[in-house]
Amino acid sequence: MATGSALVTIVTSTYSMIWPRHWEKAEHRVVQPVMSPRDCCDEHPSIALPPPPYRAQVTTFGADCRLTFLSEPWLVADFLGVQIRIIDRKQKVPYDGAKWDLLWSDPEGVVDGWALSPQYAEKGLISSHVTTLIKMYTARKKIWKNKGVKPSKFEVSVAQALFHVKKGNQELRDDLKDMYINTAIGAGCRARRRATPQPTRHGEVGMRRRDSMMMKLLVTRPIPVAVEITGASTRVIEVLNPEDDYIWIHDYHLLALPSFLRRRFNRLRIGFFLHSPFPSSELYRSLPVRDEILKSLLNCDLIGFHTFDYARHFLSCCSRMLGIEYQSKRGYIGLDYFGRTVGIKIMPVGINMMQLKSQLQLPDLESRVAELRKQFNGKTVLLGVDDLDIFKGINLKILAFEHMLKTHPKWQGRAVLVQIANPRGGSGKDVQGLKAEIEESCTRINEQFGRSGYSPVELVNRTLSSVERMAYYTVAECVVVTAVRDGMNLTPYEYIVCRQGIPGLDGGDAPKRKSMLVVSEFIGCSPSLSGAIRVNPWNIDTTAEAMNESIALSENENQLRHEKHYRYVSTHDVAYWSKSYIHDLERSCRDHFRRRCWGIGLGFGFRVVALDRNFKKLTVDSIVADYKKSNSRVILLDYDGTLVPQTTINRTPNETVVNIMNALCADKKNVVFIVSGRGRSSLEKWFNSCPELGIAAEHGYFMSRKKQYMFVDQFKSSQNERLYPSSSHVSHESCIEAVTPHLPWMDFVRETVGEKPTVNGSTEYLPLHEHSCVNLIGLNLDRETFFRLGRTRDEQWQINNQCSEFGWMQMAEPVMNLYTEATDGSYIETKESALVWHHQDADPGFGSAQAKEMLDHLESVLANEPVSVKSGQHIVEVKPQSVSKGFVAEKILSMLTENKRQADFVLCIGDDRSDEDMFEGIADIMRRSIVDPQTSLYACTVGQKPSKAKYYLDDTNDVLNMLEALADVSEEVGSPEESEILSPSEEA
Ligand SMILES: O=P(O)(O)OC[C@H]1O[C@H](O[C@H]2O[C@H](CO)[C@@H](O)[C@H](O)[C@H]2O)[C@H](O)[C@@H](O)[C@@H]1O
Repeated sequence: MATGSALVTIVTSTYSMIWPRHWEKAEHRVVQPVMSPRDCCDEHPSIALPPPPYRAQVTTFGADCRLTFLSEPWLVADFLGVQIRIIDRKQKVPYDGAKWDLLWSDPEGVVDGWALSPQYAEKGLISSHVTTLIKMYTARKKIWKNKGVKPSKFEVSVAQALFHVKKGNQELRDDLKDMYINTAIGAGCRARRRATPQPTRHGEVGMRRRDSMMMKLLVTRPIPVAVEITGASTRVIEVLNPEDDYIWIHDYHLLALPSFLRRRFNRLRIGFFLHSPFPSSELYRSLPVRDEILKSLLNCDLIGFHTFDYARHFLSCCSRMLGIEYQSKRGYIGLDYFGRTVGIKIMPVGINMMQLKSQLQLPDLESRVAELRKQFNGKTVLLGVDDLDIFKGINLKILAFEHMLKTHPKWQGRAVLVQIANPRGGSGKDVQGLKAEIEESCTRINEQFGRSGYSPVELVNRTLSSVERMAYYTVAECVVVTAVRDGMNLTPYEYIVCRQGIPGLDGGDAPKRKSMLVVSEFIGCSPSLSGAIRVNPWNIDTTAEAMNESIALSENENQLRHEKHYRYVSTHDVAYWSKSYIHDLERSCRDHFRRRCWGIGLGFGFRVVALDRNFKKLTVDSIVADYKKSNSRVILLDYDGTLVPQTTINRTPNETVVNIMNALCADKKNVVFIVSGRGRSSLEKWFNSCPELGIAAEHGYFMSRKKQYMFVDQFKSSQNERLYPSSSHVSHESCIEAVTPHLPWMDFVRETVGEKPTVNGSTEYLPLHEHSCVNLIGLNLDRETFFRLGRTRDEQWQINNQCSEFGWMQMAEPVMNLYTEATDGSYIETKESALVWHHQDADPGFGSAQAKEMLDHLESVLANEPVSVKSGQHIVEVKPQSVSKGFVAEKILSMLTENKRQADFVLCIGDDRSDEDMFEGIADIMRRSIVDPQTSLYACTVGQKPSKAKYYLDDTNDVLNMLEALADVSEEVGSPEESEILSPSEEA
């Protein structure tokens, strides 16, 4: 393949695979436009297919494309004229009920046949699949007995996994009995009962029915994945060229395929398009395999949906169930998933214009149109074209039509509803019931409103050829779609194109074209048809009104709406759709080979962690070696998510953290700082027992080098006071060391307590060096005295004095108040230099949606203020522009350099976006040579995710282990020259 070529493998299990026709726009090769595969097979049964496998080499968009189809063999007919490689999905489960992954075959093909799924069998998760599979097998057995039909090889392998077949009986295997029999069959029956719409009286369309339909959608739709996928993945894997290929998977049957493929080929470029609706999180979350399906989809690079609603449901499921939030970057929505950005594409599929146009030229069409015109002469035809399926809302449409005839009697004798009910939807009990219901409605209406030569409802209960279908479209004044749920539904698009006809074929002046649509708001094409009358099909009255309005519309309005729709449908055809999708898929995968990928996790939990080539895990050995070699070290540590996990409620540092801090601070080669967004009071309180620790609070608005005791002042003011040790003695931790340059104070201590403090470990403390450390432990000072002797950190906070203007707070606070009132569980944290809106305790989806909205709102309100508005871990924060963790890093390192103590070892660790400023700041400092280029620089993020840091550690445990290793090799007390790096005077 040429460099830069696009290799597209398209995998589908059900669709009539019309997509490849978009290759007809190929630059160097034209794919013969042919009829739909179904029509091909129906109308040209003599087409002989060459034996598979077929190689595909189509040049399109200026690139070589290899198309790999996972589909039915008859689809090959569609691509005569192109060499394609086709993968036959052999093991199709021959029933249409619910299926879970009770049975599982090894996707890697190492183990033959089918087995019980260890994952769900072990967890004891059950559903109706056991019942259904048992029914399936027993039914087959009966047929076999009665008619001599043998079960297929697949059915036998199913049976082997479930029954003691080899022993010659149908008994369910013993190990399954206990696990499933009592629970599964009960649950299965309940699920099926719930799933079956209860018969309703005419016109009574209540929530019960709707709910049950929704349940059915959930119970039946995503389920076959597990069973069907196995054969599919094996075959796809066989033919893939993972380095070159793009793979585009279609629809819910193959929802699990991305995980299988990702596991096999970590770097494969995978796209997925869901042609069905994605349920709302409220419904979706009741699926036992909800996380697995989400994770499988997240193993793709681009996930496509027809409408924003479906995408929104998916995104909200990711947020609620996996805690993954999406971001919008320059109009593209993406989810960061372990270092990979999973793109979201929202675009409804289009129709195949070329194919439809060629069909409109078929000779039979004209005569069929003439026949229909004659049949419906003088009548206004409303048309419905649907599969006979409970989701298509056919009876709702008929009931609405009946209502229209009643409420607008002018249409009696004039309006006809032609309902084509294509029996493709299956032949189960549901469909039988539906058929009976529809027929009953039609008979009733025809009896009530019909007369000689006029049947108000024409029910066409058979599959039509494409010519017949187009003839009906041509004569219909209006198409009515009242599906209660449908992924896309291309009927309105086909209708519009048919009503437009073929220019030139009409002869003479082409008449002004007209078409009118009444469409359900629950179908995927609805948002794109702005000229249609949109209805809630459950509301019979409004649907009836919409039907009336559509056929009573003025000619001019009708024409204008048609033109608008035709413009859209003809430009947004399947070619446009697939081209746009592939373009986005290429863009989403741009960085694939620049990344190093690691696969982690089992089963559907498998995911790939994609990291920059230079991004590595920080190894303790290497950092310890560099640490030991160095003489001037800077250690900058974020707090939340770095030293304490984000998941804990009590964020106080534990003893380990405090000990590590003290051990690191004890080494006088070290300057150690906590660099946090938190306020100074909590940090000071938490690290009260770490007097040597530097603290940069509120992202560096406040900085304090360490808890110093300026004893001389205290001495002067308190030398005449007597100090009495009391029973409440200074705790060990609060009294570790005090640094003093002041000899008089030592005398004061000695006089006061009658004991000699140790200085630099020795009781021989005179003459005191100005950097001496005085050990107060054992001096029996009471708490009051101790604090009176020293000055607390409070008095030593340096303030970032570039920001003195806080008028913006008055502007930001009311905005935050609005959102707080409207978002239950949220609250505002008022810091000294910043305002933070927290939504961790709000509803996850609503909270993050409100946060995005607030971010925009604040950015516009504060556009001219010297502030930055940033989002973080469940927060939106407004803080002064000049304050950032990057600024803290720069300040500390520059100060060391100015003091001729240039750092030769820098470690900075952080987990969130504000820490990225620190990593960026450090990189900038290196570029500007503020630090020696030979400096050992360890910028480290917590968690494997895209970062400006070069290293990562997995979690806070890893961070503490590593810091502990550094603490272990630290020296307790350094030489006097090494001890003071940032002197108070320099700090001032
Ligand atoms: O810079 P960091 O040390 O990572 O601190 C950042 C923010 O920490 C605090 O918020 C975080 O903890 C809250 C619970 O205590 C939690 O609700 C929130 O979601 C976390 O982001 C702090 O309240 C913020 O002001 C800091 O900016």
